[in-house]
Amino acid sequence: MASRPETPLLDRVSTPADLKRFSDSELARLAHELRAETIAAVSETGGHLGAGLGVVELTVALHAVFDTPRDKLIWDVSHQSYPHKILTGRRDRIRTIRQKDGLSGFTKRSESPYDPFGAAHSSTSISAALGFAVARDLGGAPDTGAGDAIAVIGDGAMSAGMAYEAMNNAGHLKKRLFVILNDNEMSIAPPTGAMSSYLMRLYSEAPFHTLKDAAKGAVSLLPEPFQQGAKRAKEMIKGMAVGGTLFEALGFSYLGPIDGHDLDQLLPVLRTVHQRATGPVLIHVLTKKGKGYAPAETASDKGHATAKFDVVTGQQKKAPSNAPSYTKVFGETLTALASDDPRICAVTAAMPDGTGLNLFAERYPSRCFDVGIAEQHGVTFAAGLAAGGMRPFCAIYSTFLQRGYDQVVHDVAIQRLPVRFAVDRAGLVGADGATHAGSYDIAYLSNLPGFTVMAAADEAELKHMVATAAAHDDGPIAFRYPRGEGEGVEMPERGEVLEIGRGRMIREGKRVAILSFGTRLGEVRKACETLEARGISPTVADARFAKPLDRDLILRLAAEHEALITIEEGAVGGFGSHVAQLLAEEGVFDSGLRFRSMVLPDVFIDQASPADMYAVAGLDAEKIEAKVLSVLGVESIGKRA
Ligand SMILES: Cc1ncc(C[n+]2csc(CCOP(=O)(O)OP(=O)(O)O)c2C)c(N)n1
Ligand SMILES: CC(=O)[C@@H](O)[C@H](O)COP(=O)(O)O
Ligand SMILES: [Mg+2]
Repeated sequence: MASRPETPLLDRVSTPADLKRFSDSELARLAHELRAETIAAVSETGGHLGAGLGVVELTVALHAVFDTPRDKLIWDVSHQSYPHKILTGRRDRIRTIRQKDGLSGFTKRSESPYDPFGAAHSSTSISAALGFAVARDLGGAPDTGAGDAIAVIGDGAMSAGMAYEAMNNAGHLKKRLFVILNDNEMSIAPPTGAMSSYLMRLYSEAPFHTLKDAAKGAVSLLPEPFQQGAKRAKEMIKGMAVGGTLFEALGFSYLGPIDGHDLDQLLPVLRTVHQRATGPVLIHVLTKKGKGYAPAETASDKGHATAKFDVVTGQQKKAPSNAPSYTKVFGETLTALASDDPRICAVTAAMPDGTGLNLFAERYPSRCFDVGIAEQHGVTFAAGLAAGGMRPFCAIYSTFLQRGYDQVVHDVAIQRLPVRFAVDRAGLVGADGATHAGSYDIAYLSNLPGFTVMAAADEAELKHMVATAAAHDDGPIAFRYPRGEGEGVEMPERGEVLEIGRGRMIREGKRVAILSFGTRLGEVRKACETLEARGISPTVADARFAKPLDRDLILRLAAEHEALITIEEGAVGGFGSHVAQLLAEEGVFDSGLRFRSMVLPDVFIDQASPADMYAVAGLDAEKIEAKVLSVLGVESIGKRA
């Protein structure tokens, strides 16, 4: 008689408390099922795969040992949190991840009590965990009592200054706090930098401390083990590197390295430190990004992010496109320009492929610098390069440049240094949602004296703007462009150097002028087609520059039309605000011009397709048409007889 198939353990987990009832061998089986479920779910949705697969055992062990949500488990970046979401009551919605109205691809406080701190930008976890630890000790959560704070941070995220600022503070405060360093020797691309080499030395030489050393440092916080598996822990800890590490110098007890895929190592170590730690402890865990799924393990990015895929073959299902991506146009144009100009160099903060600088690095490795996840340093390093006579292009996503803003102001703008900022992922980016939206750069760059700020309306324009930036030695200059494919326009052989502060006319019309800054121009064109059918023919211009503004163009549009509408893929305070300021200063409003500025609304827009997000934002063709009709006092389509 055939034996009855066992009920999957995962089906018996509705909250992490259920893990407490499992034996260690059942936890190992659960990890196996959790990995399979993660792969199956991401194959249907796409998303971040490799990082989550690398922490499956760690996720199980942490939830088995600690008492979430009372204990605060904080995932750095949190792109690895899919297995955590599955175990914390969100399995039934995991196939909605990164979609409209679905689960976020990152941890999010409003989504679950098991997500005590939201993330998506890296290297914030230790600071946040320390905040929780201090709040606990100050009695900040009297109803839930004194929970632990645990930060799980990757080796890539550990390259950022913020992580060290936090450890410096934690070592000083000496609060009980756990940092799990999840070291998989990968960032999005292979990690760079001396810190990465240091971590590698810690385990390539392990065990480099003798039993005598083990009597000191971290092991001193461990008692004679008396619980399940602790004998093994003691044996293991004898072989670990303790004392003498950088982390110890910062005031942490250091334990490691341990195999992060072996629950027989993870569970006893976590149980022991959970039992006995009194101050900050760093546990160095070695894992493999993409673990347990061959197509991810063997991919160059270790399955960091993927489209939907076939589980059996690993083949990704991507929609074909003829238009080159903006990122590629940037990378190729810069690489071509660099062949004539040995002063052109490039800086990326751990995103060589995402920014297209991988193309540049292949051709000019000595002029391309991956500084790690270190946007602040990257900006000031570029400022130094510029001051030293080079022509640096600092290629950073709009959302990540936020982290280097003081450096943009203090090191670049005030000194009028000609750093060229390639601001990729401008505007709404889609599945990564609000944390990754490039909503603010127009505002935060255009308000800086002496800055030149451009936005490309299409990929040919981007090519011109890269050339313009290369030729621009008179102070800092930025050009922004969105994620994804271009408009499919014909590409010029070479980028042409644009006149600074000059826009271009797209079409001459009557009564209303639309002045577009960036890639909303495509939607403006669509709106015009529908408006033409109603007998309304707007004038359309592409501003190209938010700073300096094309005063002549703007004042002419204002003088020759009843109404002027600006549109941009950015928050209030950007292009439209600068145009309004100019019009006000020139007294144009006094003569009755009707002015409207279409910007992102004052809310954080959740993930969806970029088109859906722009619809929510009210910046699509339909809303442009409605805006034109309303400013002209014409009834909108919905009200047509
Ligand atoms: C401030 C910031 N810069 C860049 C990124 C883009 N980014 C997301 S994950 C990642 C790599 C993280 O590597 P690691 O911490 O080692 O985690 P792993 O993916 O290897 O698990 C990068 C560069 C980011 N999220 N935040
Ligand atoms: C987690 C993270 O910050 C990155 O992986 C990000 O999702 C990359 O975005 P792109 O896909 O736009 O490069
Ligand atoms: Mg890593």
